[in-house]
Amino acid sequence: MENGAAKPVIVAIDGPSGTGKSSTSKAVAAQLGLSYLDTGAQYRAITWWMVTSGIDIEDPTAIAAVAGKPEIISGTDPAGPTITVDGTDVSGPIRTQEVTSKVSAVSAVPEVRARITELQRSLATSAERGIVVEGRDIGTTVLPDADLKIFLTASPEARAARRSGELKGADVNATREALIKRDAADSSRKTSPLAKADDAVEVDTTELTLTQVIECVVTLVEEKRTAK
Ligand SMILES: Nc1ncnc2c1ncn2[C@@H]1O[C@H](COP(=O)(O)OP(=O)(O)O)[C@@H](O)[C@H]1O
Ligand SMILES: Nc1ccn([C@H]2C[C@H](O)[C@@H](COP(=O)(O)OP(=O)(O)O)O2)c(=O)n1
Repeated sequence: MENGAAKPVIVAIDGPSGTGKSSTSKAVAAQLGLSYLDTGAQYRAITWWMVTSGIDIEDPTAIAAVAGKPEIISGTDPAGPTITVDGTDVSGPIRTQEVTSKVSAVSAVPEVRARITELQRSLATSAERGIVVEGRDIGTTVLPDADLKIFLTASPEARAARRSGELKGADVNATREALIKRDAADSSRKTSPLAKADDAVEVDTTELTLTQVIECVVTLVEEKRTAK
């Protein structure tokens, strides 16, 4: 950059589950000195709160009525992202099967999305050097003016193999079916569904290593920064 500090750069990374959004976003943010936000963790956190508060997940009106109650705070350091609900560290509990199976229903409720979207925009605006934000609707809805939008894809087989590797030997077929079901729910909801923005760069990661995906995204960010 010619004149002093670089302008903040906003990067949106969207895509279905298991395409590499979290791993890629964290690494790109760390390499480029940017903040990092996992918006899926925020939807998981509000889902965890609904479950532990005894809210009926099948009842969107009940969910909407309390969507403003929990205080959700995300720490955006890519070297150690954090998430708390009313002061409790929920980084472990938000990854349980129970939360995973209920998060699509909770995140489809418009009042939940409005609440979480506001938090996301506020974090993006306050990131001094810029931020990598990953999710499902970042390029289309949350940050439509992002400097760079990436849409990651991969075959259901590759995504299931990656996820069952993480879940230590979980059945690949069952994992694949669960992923497909969640993607279908996330893509078909009325309010800001999982979708590729028209101006997003699509990267199919099926045959790429994580290192290759990271290099590809870092190069695209650097090109945008130079052009700014
Ligand atoms: N290109 C890749 N090749 C192989 N494994 C990958 C690749 N990208 C990510 N992974 C692995 O797949 C799993 C899911 O990745 P993650 O970044 O959590 O995906 P997402 O955030 O899209 O759900 C992780 O264990 C990660 O290390
Ligand atoms: N921007 C976002 C991010 C996630 N969600 C919802 C839909 C997803 O199924 C869940 C969980 O997202 P998360 O990124 O943690 O899921 P995976 O790690 O890919 O399994 O949250 C959303 O509706 N909008």
